[in-house]
Amino acid sequence: MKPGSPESGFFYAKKMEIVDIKDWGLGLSEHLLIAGPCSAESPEQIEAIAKGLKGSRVELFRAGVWKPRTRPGSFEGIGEDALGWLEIARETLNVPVTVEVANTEHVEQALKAGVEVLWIGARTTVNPFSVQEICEALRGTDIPVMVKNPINPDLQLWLGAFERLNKVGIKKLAGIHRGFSDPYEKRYRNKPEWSLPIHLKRLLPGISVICDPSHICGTREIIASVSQRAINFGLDGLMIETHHDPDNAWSDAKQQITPDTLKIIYENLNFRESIEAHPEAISELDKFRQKVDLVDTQIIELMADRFQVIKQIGEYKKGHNLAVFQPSRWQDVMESRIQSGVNKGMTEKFMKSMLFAIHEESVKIQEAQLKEAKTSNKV
Ligand SMILES: C=C(O[C@@H]1C=C(C(=O)O)C=C[C@H]1O)C(=O)O
Repeated sequence: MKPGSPESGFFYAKKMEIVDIKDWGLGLSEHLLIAGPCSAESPEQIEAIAKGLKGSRVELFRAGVWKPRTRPGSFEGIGEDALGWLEIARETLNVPVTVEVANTEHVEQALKAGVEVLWIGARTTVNPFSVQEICEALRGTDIPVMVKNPINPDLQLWLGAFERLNKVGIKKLAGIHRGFSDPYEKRYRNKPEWSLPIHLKRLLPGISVICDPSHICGTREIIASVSQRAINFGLDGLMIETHHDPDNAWSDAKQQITPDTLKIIYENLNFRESIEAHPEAISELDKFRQKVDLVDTQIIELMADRFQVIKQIGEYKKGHNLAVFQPSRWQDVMESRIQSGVNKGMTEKFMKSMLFAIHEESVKIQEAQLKEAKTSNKV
């Protein structure tokens, strides 16, 4: 099976026509900045935030109207009435607006109110029934839809939502990386997994992925650094929750920032130059890249050699009925290799994850050998 073929599943996505954010007809540009409150609370609140955002780079105003809360009893959004208040933001800032939709009723009301862009939340992306319901309500329209990653780091599920939307004719699509739920994670509210948006962009050429640092961070202090990381990883914009009085916000108070803070964060972001605009850099980098290619080839050859020896050990274990996993040997391998790697300037974290991946593969190979022995014994 060829990697990247339909049979390999994980790395495969059907070709789909995707309209670039710049061509959504809404005046949105590269490095899209989306800002606005977690929830629309009152017309006065929308006005205060929109006025505060004047002079910022905001191109799309966000506001939650229906809020999916973890437990009942918290503020669940104003609902349809708040859709009318968004006109204040449109007029004040001369920008389109976006809201989250989670079912047919939301879609119908948002479309009726002239909302320009919709987004599907992480708790909805996770459920194909809900995504399909939204798709049916959108059939026949060409409204842009942004899809947040599902709460668990499941690329297939995220991809599935885009495929469903595309099937009903929605081509103006973008992703939003808002991090993933992890009960052991202490630093972030939702841990970022930068490799996922990168995979998504590779699978769906032309898709833009926006980062939502507010939901990744959960606390305003680290929004600036996560925003910069998103830019460093090549994400296409930021969606940052903004409130004129964050501490008294009705939802997500800790993670919202004032419009003034947003301006400061945005001004201090370092947007790197796109390499396509620098042909001389490509040829300069090519010199190093040839070396990288060579080293990678050597790594692969050495890795293949290691797995050959692993197979010989596997044969021995098969002949002597020995367990595949050998904890004390593995402990020694880990400790000595981590130490060697650290001595050479690599991080312990990197060494550990690389060694775990290698060990997992070794164990898999030997397990297959032992399984083979068992089945052939039966015959
Ligand atoms: C290769 C072996 O089998 C397993 C794989 C190991 C490895 O990849 O280095 C180490 C110990 C075992 O858990 C072995 O027993 O030496």
